Amino acid sequence: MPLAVDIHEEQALARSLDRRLLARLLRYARPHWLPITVGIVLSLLVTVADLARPYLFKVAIDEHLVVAVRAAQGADAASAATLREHGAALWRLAAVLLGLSVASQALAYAMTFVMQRTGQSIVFRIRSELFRHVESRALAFFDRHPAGRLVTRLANDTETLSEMYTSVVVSLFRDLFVLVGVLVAMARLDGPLTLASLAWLLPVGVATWLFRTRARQAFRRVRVHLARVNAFLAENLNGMWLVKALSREVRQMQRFDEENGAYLRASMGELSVFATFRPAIDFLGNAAVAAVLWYGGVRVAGGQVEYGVLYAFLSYVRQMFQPIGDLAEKYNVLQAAMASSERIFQILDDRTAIPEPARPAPVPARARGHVELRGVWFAYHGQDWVLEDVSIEARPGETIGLVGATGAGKSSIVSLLSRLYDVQRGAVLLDGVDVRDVPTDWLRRQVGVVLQEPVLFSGTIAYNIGFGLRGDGQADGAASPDALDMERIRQAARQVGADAIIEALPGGYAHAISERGAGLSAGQRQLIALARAAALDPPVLVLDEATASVDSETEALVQQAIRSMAGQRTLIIVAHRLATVAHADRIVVLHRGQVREQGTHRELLARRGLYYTLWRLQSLEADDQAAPRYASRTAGSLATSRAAPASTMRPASST
Ligand SMILES: Nc1ncnc2c1ncn2[C@@H]1O[C@H](COP(=O)(O)OP(=O)(O)OP(=O)(O)O)[C@@H](O)[C@H]1O
Repeated sequence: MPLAVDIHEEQALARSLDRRLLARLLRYARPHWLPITVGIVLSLLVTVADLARPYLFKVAIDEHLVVAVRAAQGADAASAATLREHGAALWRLAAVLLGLSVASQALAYAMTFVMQRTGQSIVFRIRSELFRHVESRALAFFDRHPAGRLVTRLANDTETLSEMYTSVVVSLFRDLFVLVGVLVAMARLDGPLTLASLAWLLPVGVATWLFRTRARQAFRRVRVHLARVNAFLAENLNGMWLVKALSREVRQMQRFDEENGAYLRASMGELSVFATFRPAIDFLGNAAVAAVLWYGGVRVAGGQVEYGVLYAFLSYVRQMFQPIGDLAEKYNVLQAAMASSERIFQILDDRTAIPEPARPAPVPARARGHVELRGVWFAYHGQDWVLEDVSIEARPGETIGLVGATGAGKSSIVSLLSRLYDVQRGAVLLDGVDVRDVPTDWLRRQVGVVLQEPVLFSGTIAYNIGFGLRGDGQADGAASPDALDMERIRQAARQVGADAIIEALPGGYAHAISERGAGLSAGQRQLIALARAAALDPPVLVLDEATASVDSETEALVQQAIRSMAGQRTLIIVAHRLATVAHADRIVVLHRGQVREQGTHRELLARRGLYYTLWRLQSLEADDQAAPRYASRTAGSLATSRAAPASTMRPASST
């Protein structure tokens, strides 16, 4: 993961509350309008119950307690009757208060449940949409978004959103109702005391504004430094081999300490912003209570308001400051959610896809396997041509070898054959039909690909071999292909000579392999990948450096497996090592995105061109070393070949 890119991304994205984003997030809530309405009504009821309590206290004090106290001072029969009457009324009020409290708790539970459930459902939908979107993108999308970043989007960022929906949105309405309700209740009780209470909202506003500005900066700093730490970790863990090989452990440790220290300082900065806000608001809240107590006391003494009103005001001021004090935490969650949603939407807005044909050409169940690249020009970016006017043909049943130095464009051709990318000029044809005119899933079933680093999933060997077969779609994605598939799996393994090796593993075909096939040798992984291709039995099979990372003994097995598959299907073999493709019906020599030579092994040797030079170099290496590999010397050899006579440089179409 490139350090600079991630930090740049964080800097660009760690921005504050954005109305546009918020509106888009709320759009996801639209289908859930019913439970949300229920939640809002419940929160309104909870607020009414909460606001009723101080008012009931006011009634108890002013209409019963004060009168009862006065009655208690008298000694006549009327006083005793009044005392009894008010005593009974106080009992009733106490019962109502208790009932209200129970109702308020029950309603609050129902409200939290409904809103949390809705929040989780919304995030569930976003996560599903994200995965479906990612899965249906073209390969170019994955060039731009590395796997690690996508995992973070799917796991962490959606989790942050979930927190926003469940903790912020849930309490948002309640807080709003409380503030409005308190205001209305206070205004109805006493105007001057209401103004005395509201005056404190001015310093609260200033404190909140200051907090917002400082919190935004602190938040941005934390995100940037966290991104640096993450990027540093990812780079170093991926490149641990190099760190150790060059004994850079101490230096890297120091660099990590620097990054980690900067992150700690940024976090402490953020902490201090948050740690000062709550006490500041609490202080202002207490000051407001004190002011109301003093001013209310003056008004009570002057006979302008009753005791109960003052008591109710003290409660309302406390209730008013409660949501304001919680603001900091909510703001933090909201900030994180904005950053996360921006990144999620960035992924959702990247719509790079391989378009399906509007009117697909009719296709047979199985192609004949006639593959052709006709005048193909291809670039991953703009005009940086990776392939220039490349023409290659493979007739059904032929074996074609593709050779050339690193970066010559061999793997790019492999990607074009199964239409993982689209060409800019020219065409890739299967059985004479442009691959852009046939359904993509049909095309991909016709063209099997085995890569140098085979892709294996966690599961059993049988599951991995039968991955493309019917049975693999079983609900749990687990390793239990049905009997029919199992027979095909065994047959495929026998065909590529992997049967004995698989049976030797504990559990045989049921042997569980961990992620990416860790625990298996490179050769074993390669044989499983070959067996998977054999099980699917595609009319075109492409092997991209399938024997490059296996030992000589396994290579012999793999070569045998490849030979067993030749003839019955079109085989395209990409290889660095020329001996691997010497038996091919035709060998295509690529150089810098162009076809330089084409012909059989004998024809190409007789030409004394680029292929001949490479062959000689590899033969020399084979003589020199036990394990002949020419890759390390390829660049040099091709530099030499660039000075070769013009006759060897003719494009493919003319050979
Ligand atoms: N996903 C990609 N995005 C951008 N450029 C790419 C991408 N993949 C390959 N390239 C570039 O395209 C050129 C051809 O690469 P390609 O992988 O096709 O060569 P190759 O002959 O298969 O090399 P190797 O033998 O090393 O696998 C190279 O210059 C490479 O940097």
